[in-house]
Amino acid sequence: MKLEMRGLSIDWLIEIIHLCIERIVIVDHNGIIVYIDEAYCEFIGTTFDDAVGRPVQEIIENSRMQIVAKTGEKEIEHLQPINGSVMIANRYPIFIDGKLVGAVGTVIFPDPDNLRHFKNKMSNLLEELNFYKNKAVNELTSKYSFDDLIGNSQAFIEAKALGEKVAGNESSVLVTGESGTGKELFAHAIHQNSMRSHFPFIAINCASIPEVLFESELFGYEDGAFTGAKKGGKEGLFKVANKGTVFLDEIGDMPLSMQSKLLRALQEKEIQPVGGQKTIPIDLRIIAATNRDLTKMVEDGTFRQDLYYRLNVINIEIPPLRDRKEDIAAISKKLLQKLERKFYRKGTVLSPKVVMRLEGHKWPGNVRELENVLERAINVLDGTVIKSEHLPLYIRDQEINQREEEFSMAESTSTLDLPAVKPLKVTIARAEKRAITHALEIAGGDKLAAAKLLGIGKTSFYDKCKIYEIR
Ligand SMILES: Nc1ncnc2c1ncn2[C@@H]1O[C@H](COP(=O)(O)OP(=O)(O)OP(=O)(O)O)[C@@H](O)[C@H]1O
Repeated sequence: MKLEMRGLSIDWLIEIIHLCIERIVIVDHNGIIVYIDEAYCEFIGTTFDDAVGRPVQEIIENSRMQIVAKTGEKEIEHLQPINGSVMIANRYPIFIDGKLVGAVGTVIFPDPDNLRHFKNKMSNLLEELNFYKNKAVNELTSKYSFDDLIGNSQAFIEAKALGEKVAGNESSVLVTGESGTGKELFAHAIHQNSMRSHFPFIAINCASIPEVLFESELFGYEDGAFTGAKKGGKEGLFKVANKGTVFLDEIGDMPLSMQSKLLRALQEKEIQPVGGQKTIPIDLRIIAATNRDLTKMVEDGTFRQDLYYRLNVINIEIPPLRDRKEDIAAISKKLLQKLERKFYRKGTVLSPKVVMRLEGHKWPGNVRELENVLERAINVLDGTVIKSEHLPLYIRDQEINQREEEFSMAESTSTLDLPAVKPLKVTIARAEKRAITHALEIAGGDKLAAAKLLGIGKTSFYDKCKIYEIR
């Protein structure tokens, strides 16, 4: 027996529809509107009389009611943008006596204040979600491949070929070279060319983690491991990187106490979070990098020999930029492309004289220094051609500096030709500038190490670099 709503007038049905929070539209088998409630009409800026009898897609933005009325397939919780708001739509086919006769659709249509509030909340959450999504992707994946490593000099080609050759195996790699030569770039490319490329790549700068935090950062900690520890504990970076690659940058700065713990973790292939009893198995490939002389550190007893051997299975030595001047033009071109994207420019080129000057510089800070020089140039540039005047003084003045160096060499070897007396301030400033440049060269561009060599503090060192335009 068919169920009927005996005695229920159409007014009752319409009132019931009005009481529902959802707004309703009904179409026939051809997608022609046969009913739409008043609040829905108000929201889309139409009237009942205008809407009824017309194809639904002409009246309601992004409607799919005409499709459901034809396919008989229901669509649940679809997001439907209407009037700049995203509505949640449900669409059901209507079957009478087994025959598809049309469809009924509902959209959730809270009052405008609620809607606005809901929309703001959603967009804030979406923004936050995207931010963390991007951050996680950026932090956990390698960003560069071997194609991003520019250089045609023989020494660079050899380093790159070795990197490509060993990328596919599981051995540890030690990348050595002065600061700014591209060690991290190599580590990214090796990971990207390896079987582990679908797993995380985690870069850890050993120089920037305070000694007391090393173990908890790398291995994690259990709930209540120490005062101030996060409730519920924290996963260490080694666990996060599981099955992937860990890049230990500035490994020469890892404290001795931590070196033993690292060695144990690598040998046993497991870690023990701080304050925990159980061990966690880990499967990692280690790529380490340093600008320090690890063999000397081993001799001095500041770096563990056994750890050195474990890390230095394959050594890739990246030559300093001054030893591969033929790479400067090509690297500059690549860096300019990167900078053009950052500064919304196009077609920037170097004048031939600038190329000559860049090739004549010693680059104590290597490619990073070159990048800074080009960024400065692009910032002060009006047209598209980078000329000498766009270079920092210390590069422009290299000929003067060279002459000065020759002069002071002559000064120290000849006692006969006495140099002209200059104001003491000028002489002291020149000597200071020369001492800083020299220290930077000795320290391979590492400013902290250079400051240490000179016996001055970091801040004072940076101040002086600014004064003398040393990058
Ligand atoms: N061969 C290259 N081609 C293109 N860009 C390069 C090249 N080498 C280095 N760079 C760029 O120079 C900058 C410094 O590189 P990177 O950080 O890899 O050097 P690093 O040797 O790891 O430095 P540090 O020892 O100070 O950590 C980066 O912006 C990198 O993209």
